Amino acid sequence: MLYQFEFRPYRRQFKRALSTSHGNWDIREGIILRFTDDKGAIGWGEIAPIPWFGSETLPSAINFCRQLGDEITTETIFSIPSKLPSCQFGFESALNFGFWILDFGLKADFPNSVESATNPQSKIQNLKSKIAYSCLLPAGEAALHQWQTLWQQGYRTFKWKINVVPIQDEIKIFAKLIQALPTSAKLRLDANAGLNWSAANEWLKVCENYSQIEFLEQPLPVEQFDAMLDLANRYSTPIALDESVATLSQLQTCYEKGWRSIFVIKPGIVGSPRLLRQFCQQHDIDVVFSSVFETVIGRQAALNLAAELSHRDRAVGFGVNHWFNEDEETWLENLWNNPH
Ligand SMILES: O=C(O)CCC(=O)C1=CC=C[C@@H](O)[C@@H]1C(=O)O
Ligand SMILES: [Mg+2]
Repeated sequence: MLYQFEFRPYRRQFKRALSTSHGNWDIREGIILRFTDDKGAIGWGEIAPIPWFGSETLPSAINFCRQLGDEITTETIFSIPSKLPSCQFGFESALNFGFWILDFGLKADFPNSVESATNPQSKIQNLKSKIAYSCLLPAGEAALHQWQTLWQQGYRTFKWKINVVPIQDEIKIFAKLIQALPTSAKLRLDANAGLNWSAANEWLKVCENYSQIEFLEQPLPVEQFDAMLDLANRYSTPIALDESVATLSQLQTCYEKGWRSIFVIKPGIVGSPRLLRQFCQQHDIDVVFSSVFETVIGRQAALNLAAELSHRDRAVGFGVNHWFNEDEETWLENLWNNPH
C-alpha cells in the first residue's frame, strides 16, 4: 500500500520544567507525521524521542523522515530498523486510520477514547479491564500543595520523582505527603536510575511501612540489573524497571534475565507496536504504560495500545497535568498550516 507522506518537526516549551534526577527537561521536541491514502483518508503519527532513555535522537529521526521523500509504503514502515524505535512507533501508529483529524476537529472512531484521554477517572474501554490514570506530581515540596487539586479532579494514583533534593530532606517531605494522602491513594516513586545501593535500601525500608506505595521505579542505573533483582527479592514494595526496559530489545533481555516484577512501557520509545503486541501476548508481564509527554497524536496511539495490552488494574501514566500552554488542536492546526 502506498501513502502520501508529510512531516513537521516541532518544539514545545513545557509550562513547567520537569525536574528529575536526570536533570531538568524544558522543551519537548518531536515530529508529527501525516499519511494520506488513495481515497484521501488521513492517518496521523508522532515521533517523540527520549535519547537519554535510549531512543534515537531527534536529528536522526528527522534525517530518516527526510530521506523518505513524499511517499511511503507499508513495506518500508515495517522494515524501519530497531535503532529507530520512536520512528517505528510513529510510522506504525499513522497506519491506524481509525484515528484522524477532520478540519482539526479531533475525532477518533474509538467510542469516547478522546474523552478518556483527558478525564482522569474516565475509563478507556478495552476487552478485559478498564484503566484509570496516574498523574505526575511536581518534585519536592510542591507536591504537598498540588496533590489535593489533582485528587479533586479525580486522580487516585500519583507519581513523585525522588532523588531531586537531598535524601534526608526528601524523606521528610515524603513523610508529610504520605500522611496527607488518603489511605485509598496510590503513590509511585520514580528515582530515574539516580540512587545508589545504600539510598535505594533506605527508601525501600521507608516504603515498607506504607501500603499506599504502589512501586519504586528504576531505583538504580540500568547496568545494575542484578542489584535491582536483589532489591525486588528483599522488599515487599514492588520495583518497576523503566530506563532498563526503554526499548523492546531491553524489555526482552530483562525478561530473559528473570525480571518478573513491574515493567514500565513507554509506547512512544519502545519501538514497533506490532512487535510489542507480539511480546505482550506471548508473556504475561506486569505492565505500567507511561507517557513520553507527547502530543495528543502520540498519546492517543499509546493509549490505544495500553487499552489493548493492559490486563492488570495498573493506572496508566498519562495523567494530564497540562504540560503545555496551548490547546492541543490549536497548536496542531498552527503547526500544520504555518510550518516555520
Ligand atoms: O509515567 C508517568 O507517570 C508519566 C511519565 C513520566 O513520568 C516520564 C516520562 C518521560 C521521562 C521521564 O521523565 C518520566 C519517567 O521516568 O517515567
Ligand atoms: Mg520513570
